[in-house]
Amino acid sequence: MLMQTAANTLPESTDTLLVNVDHLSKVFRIYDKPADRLRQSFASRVKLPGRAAREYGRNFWALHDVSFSVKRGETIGIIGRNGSGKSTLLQIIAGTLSPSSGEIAVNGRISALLELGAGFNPEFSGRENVLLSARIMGVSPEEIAARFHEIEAFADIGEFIDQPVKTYSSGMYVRLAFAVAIHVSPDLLVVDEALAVGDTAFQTKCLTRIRDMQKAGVTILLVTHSTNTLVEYCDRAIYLKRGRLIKDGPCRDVVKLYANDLVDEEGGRAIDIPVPEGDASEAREQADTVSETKKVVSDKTSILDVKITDEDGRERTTFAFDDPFRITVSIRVAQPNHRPCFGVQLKSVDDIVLWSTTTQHMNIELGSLEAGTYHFTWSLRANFSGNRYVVAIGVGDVESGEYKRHARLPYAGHIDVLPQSNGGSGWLAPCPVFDFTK
Ligand SMILES: Nc1ncnc2c1ncn2[C@@H]1O[C@H](COP(=O)(O)OP(=O)(O)OP(=O)(O)O)[C@@H](O)[C@H]1O
Repeated sequence: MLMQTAANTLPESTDTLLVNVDHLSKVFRIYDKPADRLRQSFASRVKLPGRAAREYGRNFWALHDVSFSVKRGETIGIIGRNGSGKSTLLQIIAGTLSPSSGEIAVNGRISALLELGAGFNPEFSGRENVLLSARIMGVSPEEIAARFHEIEAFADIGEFIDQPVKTYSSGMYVRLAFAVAIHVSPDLLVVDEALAVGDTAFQTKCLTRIRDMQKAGVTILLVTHSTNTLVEYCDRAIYLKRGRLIKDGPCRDVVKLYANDLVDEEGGRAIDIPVPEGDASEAREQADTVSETKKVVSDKTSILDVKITDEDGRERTTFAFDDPFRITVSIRVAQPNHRPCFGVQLKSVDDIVLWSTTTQHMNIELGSLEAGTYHFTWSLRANFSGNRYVVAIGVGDVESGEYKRHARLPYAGHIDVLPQSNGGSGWLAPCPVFDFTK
C-alpha cells in the first residue's frame, strides 16, 4: 500500500479532470542471464573509443503509448490478462514507478493499494504503520487520532494491530491497508486487485465502502479480473492487452471484447457473451433509491419498501449455503386490484435472470385488494453456489388474463451466499457425488 500526493498537477483549465495519462510508455530491460545485467551496466559506463558499446538484454514494453483521462468522481475499471501492464500503469499513476516516455498528471491526493509488500514497513506494528502512512499522506496527528478507532474497527485484526506487520497474513495486511486507504480522505483511490486477497465477507465490506466513496465523489481506479465487479461498480472500463490500450469505453462493450478475445486466444470461437443491459451509474442510482427509500411510486401500486432478512426478521445480506432468508415487500395499492400478481427474481450482478417466479405461476389466489397498504413475504433458501445475487421485485395484475406490471424494482437489494468449502463455483449448487471405477 502506498499513499502520496501528486507530483504533477493539471492546469487550472482542466480542473474537471483528475487524471491525465498522455502517450505513456514503460520499457523494462530484460536479461536472459543475471550476469548480462552486470555486463550491461559495465558496458554502458566504459565506452571504448571507436567502438559501439555492446548491448546486453532486450527491451520489453510493459506499456506502449497509453493515453486516457479520468474525470473527477468517475470510477474506471482496468481489465486485461496477466502481464498486460495493469499494475505497471497503476504504479506509474501512484508515483512509485517512473514512465520511460509520456506524461502523467494527477490533480489531488492519491491513496493507492498496490501489490502486497509495498507501503508498510514490515518491522513496525500495524498501529505505527497507520500513523506513519497517515503522516506521509499529510493527515494531521489530531485527525488520524480521531480516525484511528474507525481504521482499527474496519481492519478488524484484533490484537495484531500491535504486532509487527511482517507477522501478518496477506489477508490481515490487505485489511489494514484498505482501512487506512479509505480513511485518509483521498481524491483518487487506486486499488490493484487487493480485494481478491480478502475473504468474501471482507470483499463485500470493501465494495460497500467503495460505493460510499463513489457517492462522496471520490475518483477510483480499480484493477479487477472480475467482469461482474467491473460492470457493477465502474462507469467506464479500460482494456489493456500486451501493454497497449485496446479499448476505453462503456463497461459492457469492453467486457464483451475482452471476453471474446479470451475465447479466441484460448483457441475457441468467438461467442456472444451475455453482458448486462444497464450500466454502473444506473446500478448506483438504483442502489441509492433502494438504500434511501426502496420506493417505486406508480399510480396503481407503489413499492414502499423491501427488506431482506433472516428467519428471525434481522436484516442481513450474507448467508451460508442453504440458509433460509426472506424478502418482505411493502406496497401501497392506490386503485382496487381485483387479480393482483407479485413477482420475484434472483439475478446475477450482470443482470442475467437466474430464477424468476410469480404468484400466478405458483397458482396462488390472492383475492381482490382494496386500496391500502399491504406486506407480503417470499421465504426462500440460499441453496445456490457462493456468489452475489441481486433481488428484483415486481407487482402487477392479471385482470385481463395477462400480466400487467404496475411497478418494478430491478435492484431491491442483494444477498451474498458464502462459498461452501467443498462446493463448486458459478450459480447452481447441485451437490454432486463423484464415483470413479477403474
Ligand atoms: N521490473 C520489471 N522488470 C521487467 N519486466 C517487468 C517488470 N515489472 C513488470 N514487468 C513485466 O511487465 C509486464 C506487465 O506487468 P504488470 O505487472 O504490469 O502486468 P499486470 O497486467 O498487472 O499482470 P497481473 O494481472 O498478473 O498482475 C509483465 O510481462 C511483467 O513481467
